[in-house]
Amino acid sequence: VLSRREEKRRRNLEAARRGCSPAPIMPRKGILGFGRLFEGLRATHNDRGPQYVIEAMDGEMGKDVHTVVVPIHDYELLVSRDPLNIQAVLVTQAADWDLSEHRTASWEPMVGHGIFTSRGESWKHSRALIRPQFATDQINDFDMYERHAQQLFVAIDRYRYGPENQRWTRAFDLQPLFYNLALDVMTEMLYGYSVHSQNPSERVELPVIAGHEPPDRENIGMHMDAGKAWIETRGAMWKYRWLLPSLQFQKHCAAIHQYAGWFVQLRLQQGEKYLDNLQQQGGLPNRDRYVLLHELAKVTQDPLELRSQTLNVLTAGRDTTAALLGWIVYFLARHPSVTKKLRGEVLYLLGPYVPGQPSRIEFRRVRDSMPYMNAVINETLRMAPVVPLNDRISLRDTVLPRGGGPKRDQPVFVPAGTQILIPVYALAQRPDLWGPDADVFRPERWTEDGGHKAGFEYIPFGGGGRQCLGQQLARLRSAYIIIRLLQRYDDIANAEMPPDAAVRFHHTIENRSGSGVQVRLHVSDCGVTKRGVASGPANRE
Ligand code: HEM
Repeated sequence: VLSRREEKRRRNLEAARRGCSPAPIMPRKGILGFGRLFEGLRATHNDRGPQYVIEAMDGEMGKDVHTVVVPIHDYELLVSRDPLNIQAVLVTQAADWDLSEHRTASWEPMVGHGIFTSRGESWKHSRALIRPQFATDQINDFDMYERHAQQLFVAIDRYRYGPENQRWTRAFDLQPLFYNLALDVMTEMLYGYSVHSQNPSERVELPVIAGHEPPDRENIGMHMDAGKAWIETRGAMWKYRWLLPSLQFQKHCAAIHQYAGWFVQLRLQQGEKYLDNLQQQGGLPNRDRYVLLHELAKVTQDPLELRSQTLNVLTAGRDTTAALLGWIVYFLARHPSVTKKLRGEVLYLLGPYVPGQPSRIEFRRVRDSMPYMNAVINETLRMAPVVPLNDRISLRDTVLPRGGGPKRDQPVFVPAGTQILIPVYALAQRPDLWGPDADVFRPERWTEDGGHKAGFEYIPFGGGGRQCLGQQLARLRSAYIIIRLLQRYDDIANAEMPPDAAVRFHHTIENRSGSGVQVRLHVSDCGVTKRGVASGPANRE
């Protein structure tokens, strides 16, 4: 083991040998150098964590400094908003980097060891197990989305009052309904049984498993939200996370384990009959459904692995999709011309909403024939990335291609064990890469003049070997719901007070709007029958 001085000398020699120059260092701040940590925590608490990175870099170092060392107490954090460096970390030199241990340690008590939390060989095993599951078109189950879209409409209709033909909803927050929808869709996709948080009356009765308490469908969403909030704070505290008492966190984790473990138990007991039984109980309309747990159990029978892998995917896929949906409507409500144009594309391609009729939406049409829909999704993820901050840790001494020396164009030496913060939002807001209107929501930037060809300045789904497995699923799922919304509602009014309040990035792992998605929706002609406003199956009885 080298002394501090020896290690410093070794690093200097190694940097010189590799032709590197040091990156600029941000001035230390606060008592014992903890100032930056507290500033960051405060900014996150005030729903402006991603913006703080830009403010600190621009303000302290200058707009043309994109890679910087941030000293915090006794460690040095590296921050880079340089696409070339991010490409090195995620792709060209990915072997030198992995998830930081504090990230895996923060997550594992809740979701166990799986694709999202593991490193090295263990991650390769998880990826090999989970990836083929996403290769099948079956997971784009549009019938399932339609059922949940109808449940969403039922929930939205609760915000309408007055005469039977009242077209406008009152002002309400749409965001929680998207979180319900995403939880319902994900639990159905993963376990076959939706929790039906949107409309609990839709829940089917669960079979009895001797010696196992039934899962708490009522509160699973709450446990996941609360558990995630703990993880976010523990993650931000980094190696000082032990300072946070965690009895409450353990309770949420136990409830989540019990929930997922129950379905695993059921699948292991019922074997191949799982889907048949599920269909008979009314959980699924037919047995030809894709259920991740069922498919995984054909490959492994290890209950802990099944529980952990499904929880890993649930965590990765639920809130991210919900937040994206929320942000899309958030921006549509503030940009009526975009809404009009997008609705035009939807109606031109797919026609109006016809109550009780199938949606006619096809997977390929959404993917290939809706350029403006794709532009709106891209732009939403640029202006409000659902994962606005990511990180990695260097496994060995390595080099970043740029950022050192007086002109910031020299390679930078990175010693083993260095944590790098990847500020996804800051990368997507650089005016020199995106133009002077980088801070403006303008989907046209993705379509006009051949469209912006984004490189590593645009990484809402990560990049390289650990890129999001659910990217296509998330895009299609979101597009489906937005299509149905725009068919059924012809106007989305911003109901936030004041209407021009600053955007708030509420960052609990995923980034959702801190002020919710306050809107009023206007039911279109097609959503109205002679007898009143048509709604989902539950209201049609
Ligand atoms: C808007 C929606 C989504 C966004 C923005 C998003 C974003 C991301 C990002 C940034 C990563 C990489 C994390 C890293 O580099 O450490 C990731 C990984 C992952 N995502 Fe997503 N995701 C979304 C939806 C989904 C959905 C719907 C699923 C599955 C149903 C999913 C499954 C996964 C999985 C399994 C990984 C881990 C991949 C690995 O480590 O090998 N994601 N996602």
